[in-house]
Amino acid sequence: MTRSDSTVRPPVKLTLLTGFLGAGKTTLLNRLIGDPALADAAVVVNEFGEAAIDPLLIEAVSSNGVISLSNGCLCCTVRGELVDTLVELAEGTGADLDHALPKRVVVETTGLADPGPILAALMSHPVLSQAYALDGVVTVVDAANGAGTLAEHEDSRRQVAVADRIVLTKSDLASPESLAATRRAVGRVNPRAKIVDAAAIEGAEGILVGCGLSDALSRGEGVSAWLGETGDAHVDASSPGRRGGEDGASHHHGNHAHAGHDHGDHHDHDHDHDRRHDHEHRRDGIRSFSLETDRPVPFDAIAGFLQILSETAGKRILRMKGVVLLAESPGRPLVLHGVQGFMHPPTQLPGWPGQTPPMTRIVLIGQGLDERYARDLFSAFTGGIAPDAADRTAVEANPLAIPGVAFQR
Ligand SMILES: Nc1nc2c(ncn2[C@@H]2O[C@H](COP(=O)(O)OP(=O)(O)OP(=O)(O)O)[C@@H](O)[C@H]2O)c(=O)[nH]1
Repeated sequence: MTRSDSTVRPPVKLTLLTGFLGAGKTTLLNRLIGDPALADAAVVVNEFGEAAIDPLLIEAVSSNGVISLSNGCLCCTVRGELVDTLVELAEGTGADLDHALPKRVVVETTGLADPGPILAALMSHPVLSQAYALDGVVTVVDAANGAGTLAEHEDSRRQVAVADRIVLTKSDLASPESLAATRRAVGRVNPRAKIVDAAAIEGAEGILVGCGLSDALSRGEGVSAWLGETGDAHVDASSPGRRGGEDGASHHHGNHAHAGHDHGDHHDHDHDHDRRHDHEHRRDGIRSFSLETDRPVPFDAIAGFLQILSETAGKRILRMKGVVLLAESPGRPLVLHGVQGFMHPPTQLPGWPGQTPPMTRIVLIGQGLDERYARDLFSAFTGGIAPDAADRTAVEANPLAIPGVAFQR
């Protein structure tokens, strides 16, 4: 087998490590890089500016060492270089890559990077989308100054918004008040992500490793944990060790049973609920909500929904995750991953994990994303009742709908 025969290998798990300037990403990587969970990992570090300093600070303990990209900001000029490097890593090509193929890759972004375009590249690139599986987006937040940074910098809010896991650093420097304020601020921007304190966890597992769906399932946590729907999202984010913002209840329905619900009422309730609770993070329109139905959905219908949503509102989708109860194979949930209108090639689980009710749940994290429009579109494709219109004509009449795109069913 040639090393470039990436199609037959299981995808390499990739962690995107992000966080604002000086939040502590490099320090954290340096601490964890020798951990067995990161054995055979490659670390790709992007630096903003002329000199690549971080790679010098990271001890090259992993067998693959540290690959530095130093020609600018990862979210613009270096994206091509990052993509090339990741392709070379996956294919085992490239001048400096005479080593075993990595089992895992950690990409540390510059503190000013918007993770969105990087995620989009991972999901849309023909080689990368096959060769890599996103383990998760890990966002480092300085516990001492996080609230202030989030208030001041949209980049920081976007980094937090798309995170699967928030890692608080510098808790040794933070007063209880600033720690609580940081937790609240994080919870307002992203009520779904699990918040962990870097100082409280020994190894890389639980910090850099284990955010993905397969990890959640192997821990017996079910799909809800991956989607950020565990029941404790309703608690105040200031409670140490808990997750979710004080307005966390506004963004999803926890792990409630939905069988037998009237989904029209259900959506209305959700709108009202959101209006009551939405506040601070709407300053830049960053918010999340879930689309749910317990009706089995034909593949064509979900494909049509995703196509129109990405064509009409793709740029406003910071992140999408979901599981679909397919009409064609109801026993095998379809797993969705998307960003900015790009979808990762969908995969199917062998079955519904224990305690996961077989139903479609799609979490959308958007910026300026019209929730009513997304809900109406979803309802039109999945046979639900849209709040203001009886059927898919509500969407066909929507000026945002793409002319000439036919509904599949
Ligand atoms: N006391 C304390 N200092 C920390 C901690 N984590 C990081 N620092 C310090 O914070 C500063 C910035 O840390 P870095 O790891 O370089 O931060 P970064 O996120 O990689 O920074 P950029 O590369 O600029 O985006 C350094 O002086 C670190 O020593 C921590 O948990 N406690």
